[in-house]
Amino acid sequence: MPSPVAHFHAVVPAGGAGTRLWPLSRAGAPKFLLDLTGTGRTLLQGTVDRLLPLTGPGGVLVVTGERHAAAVAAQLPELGASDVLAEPSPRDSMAAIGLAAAVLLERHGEDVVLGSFAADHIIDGAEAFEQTVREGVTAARAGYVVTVGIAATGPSTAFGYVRSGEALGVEGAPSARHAAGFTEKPDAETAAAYLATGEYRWNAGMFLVRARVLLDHLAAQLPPLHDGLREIARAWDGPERAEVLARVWPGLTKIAIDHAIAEPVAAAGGVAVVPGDFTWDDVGDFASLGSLLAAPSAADGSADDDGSRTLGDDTGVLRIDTAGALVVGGSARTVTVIGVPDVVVVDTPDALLVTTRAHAQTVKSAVDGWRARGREDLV
Ligand SMILES: Nc1nc2c(ncn2[C@@H]2O[C@H](COP(=O)(O)OP(=O)(O)O[C@H]3O[C@H](CO)[C@@H](O)[C@H](O)[C@@H]3O)[C@@H](O)[C@H]2O)c(=O)[nH]1
Repeated sequence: MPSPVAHFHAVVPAGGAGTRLWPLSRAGAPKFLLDLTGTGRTLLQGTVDRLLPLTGPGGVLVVTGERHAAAVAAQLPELGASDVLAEPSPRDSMAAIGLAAAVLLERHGEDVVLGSFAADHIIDGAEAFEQTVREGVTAARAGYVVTVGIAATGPSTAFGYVRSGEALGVEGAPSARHAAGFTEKPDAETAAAYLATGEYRWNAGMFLVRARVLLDHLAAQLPPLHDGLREIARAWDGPERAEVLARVWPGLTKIAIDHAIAEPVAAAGGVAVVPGDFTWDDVGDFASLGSLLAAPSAADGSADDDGSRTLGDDTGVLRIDTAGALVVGGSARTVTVIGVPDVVVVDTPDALLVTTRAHAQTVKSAVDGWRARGREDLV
């Protein structure tokens, strides 16, 4: 068991809907509340399991929508009531993480270093993760906004790209480098050009920074958002929280932390990057989910792995000659797939999805399509 990192608090913004995983993921049951690995732990639980040993008890703060706060608390009985911050409405990741930073500053003072970690990622390699966090916190103490860089395996347009520059030279953080640039979700051509240089890594969506430093950057970049969050944080643990939230929250600027802080601060030389040499996946769609699921064991008689997978209880799923297929059973009926390679079949009690791995990114348009037909009950 690793020893906790002094003054380190983890923040878990849990707000994304995960529309590319519809109909598994719904507005009422977003991706982070689901067990997508078949391990019996949801993505949110896995995230907190990974962080608590590094922060120690009471060191993890989850920021989520009011609608999901009760489910989050129920999944995480190890957290205290004040460790779940409920937002009245989604205002994007800067408001969520900024609120946590401001509340941590009020509660614990100037020494707090926060690490923000998405609620819906899969990470394998606890030791490498711990090493990255320790180095990241050390670099953050020196005043940097620290990102974690993942070795890019393709020109994805779903991620931010961070360019590694000179070594940072901070004692205790030997692998930290200056970020010579940060670009949030470049277009395909730019992403390919970045990849070709060999100097860029994907931004893992993790930020380590002193709470005070983050808020000072926010004050410089977006003063109204900073002031609103500070006002809310001052009232958070007192009797005026509801009144201040109702008055201030709806007017907060809706912006991602990547645009609000990472891009401008990197341009000014204030961002560092530590490599994340652990297995990382943001489980963005069914293609990546299919690739993540473990091969069936030889004991199942499936030693010849054809890349096809079943998620969850496979007693009701029969796959025959379906190389590369992903089948998710979940309703009372059985599912049989024969002779359709690379197909994705997701069966739930009220919605059935049939698509292909190649169309995995397009699944989010199903949510738009059903919504346009007035079927809010399905999304
Ligand atoms: N509480 C709360 N959380 C939110 C909100 N909006 C987003 N989040 C949370 O903030 C994190 C990142 O937000 P996303 O909107 O999912 O970001 P992304 O498109 O995946 O991009 C980010 O992550 C990539 C890695 O997965 C990065 O590569 C990219 O640069 C960026 O940081 C996730 O944990 C998400 O749940 C919100 O309104 N409220």
